[in-house]
Amino acid sequence: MATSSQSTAYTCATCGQNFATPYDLECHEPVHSPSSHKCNYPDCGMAFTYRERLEDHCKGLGQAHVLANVPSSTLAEAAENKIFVELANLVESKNKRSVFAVGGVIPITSLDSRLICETDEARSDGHSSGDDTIMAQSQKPQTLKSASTVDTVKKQEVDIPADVHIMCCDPVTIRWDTDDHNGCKVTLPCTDADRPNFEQLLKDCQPATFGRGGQDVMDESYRKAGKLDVTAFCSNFNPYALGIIDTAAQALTPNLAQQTNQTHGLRAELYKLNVYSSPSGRFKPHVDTPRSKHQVGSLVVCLPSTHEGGQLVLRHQGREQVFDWSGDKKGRNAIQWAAFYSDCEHEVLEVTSGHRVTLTYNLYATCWANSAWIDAGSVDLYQKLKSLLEHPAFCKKGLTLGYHCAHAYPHTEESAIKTLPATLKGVDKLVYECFFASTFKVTLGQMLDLEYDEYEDPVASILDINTKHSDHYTKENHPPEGFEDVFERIEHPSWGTVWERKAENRRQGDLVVMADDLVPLQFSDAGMYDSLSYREIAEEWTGDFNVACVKWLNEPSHSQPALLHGAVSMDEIQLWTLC
Ligand SMILES: O=C(O)CCC(=O)C(=O)O
Ligand SMILES: [Fe+2]
Repeated sequence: MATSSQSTAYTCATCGQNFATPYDLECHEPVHSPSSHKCNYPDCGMAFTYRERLEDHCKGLGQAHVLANVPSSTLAEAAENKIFVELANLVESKNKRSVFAVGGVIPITSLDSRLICETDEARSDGHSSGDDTIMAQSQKPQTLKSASTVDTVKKQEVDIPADVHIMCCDPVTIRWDTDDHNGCKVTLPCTDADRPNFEQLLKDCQPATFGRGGQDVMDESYRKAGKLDVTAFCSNFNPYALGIIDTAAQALTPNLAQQTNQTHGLRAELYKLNVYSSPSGRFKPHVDTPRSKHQVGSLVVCLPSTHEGGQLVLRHQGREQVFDWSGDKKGRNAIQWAAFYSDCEHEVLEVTSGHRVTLTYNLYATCWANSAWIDAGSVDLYQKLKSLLEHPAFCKKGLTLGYHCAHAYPHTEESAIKTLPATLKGVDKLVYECFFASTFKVTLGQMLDLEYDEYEDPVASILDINTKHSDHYTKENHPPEGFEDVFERIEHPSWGTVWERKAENRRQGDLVVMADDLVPLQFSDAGMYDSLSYREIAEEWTGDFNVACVKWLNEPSHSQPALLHGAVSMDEIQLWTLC
């Protein structure tokens, strides 16, 4: 081990031995303590021999862990950082519990008492269990229970008190025409007498297509199903009358911020009738192609028809929710439905017997919905934000707090930009509205993620502040005169001389290029003939950008091309945006 007499010596806290570089000290420390880098995240305390391992550990566990280990040079900084950790934890826990799908079961009225909607008759059939509190009429919707679990939503037998109003549905009649014959009709659940009509419906369905690369394609290895287009059939089924759209709206478009003076709701538009039949009826994992810029979700209504298999599996950020509508008991006498955000991956597992008949609807965000605001004060994220804002240690120097949206949006498409924030989904809407209701100035913006060399900081170079903002410099990339005091010279065992920014001068947060607003996809040939300039590129992308130091509360999960750079040169660069 090299010892050093330099003034910038690194001293071992245990034995007092000095080292020329922090790297030498790090190699020496395990002699005394095999695990010298402890994670500061509350109740974690895991120890690592090397700092890099600690960093890997934090990255694996999320932003709150990363923030908990940001070096703080003063007590005030440490107190403030503790608040960031709390906030990041809260956002993460909201995200883990956020609803991305909701569903329910509605019993069918008996064939001889065809009443639409409500009946005073108490029933013990056709009711499902769910963990959430959202209720509409007598439907109890099914929402997600916990993170990282496969939550198969199974109907449970529940004793309904005799005086409860039960939402029931009339048997569902489908009428359709074909080129060969007009006026076909079948009613589900299907009686023996109606069976031939049901068989006719199966025959009259066309093979279902799906969207791939902007085109409608037919590929039975990916999707094997029959369909009737909305123009080819009609039905007495009305999801509004049964409260399904109300329930879906409560779960998927909650309204919180009175300050925006706008409530948002959902509108459903019938799209297709589909039949997935055994053997091998299925739809492999996909996300739905949005049918309009306002589309936020899809609704699938499973009509009473007995089948096995065909579970609808939904996935969002590592969580999975399964809607299982199979089985004779459930399938024969009930309407079963699921509404979900259409950016969530989903699939229909193979149908192993019978026919799974569904009506699918597109769900669109509406403005000025006839629904009430939730009082911001009753939402724990808002309460926490408020108390953090009032905390004396918080935000002394001013800051930009960043939140990466958990759902995907077509946010670089000109017409879709106008639909935000109305089309924000789930936890994104909650976070937006809580910040809006607090004293933060909230903007929806994009960030350009610039690919760059390890020792070059393109973001900083946009502002010509290279020397102030890079954390590391190589020997060749010596900080220019006047900025040496911000850095310290380090002899790295393998890299040689490097300059590292002193802890107290390290920037807090990520320095990023941000648009002041949402920006449509741009094409640029900036720097095509000259040497590439990041500033030129960012200016082509959006005239109004700023370079901000952002303290992120979570990690990004989506990216979308925001700028296509046409310069063909050695310096060609790909730019992506993260929302
Ligand atoms: O039938 C289902 O459960 C889902 C169908 C679906 O994913 C679609 O039509 O895009
Ligand atoms: Fe789909």
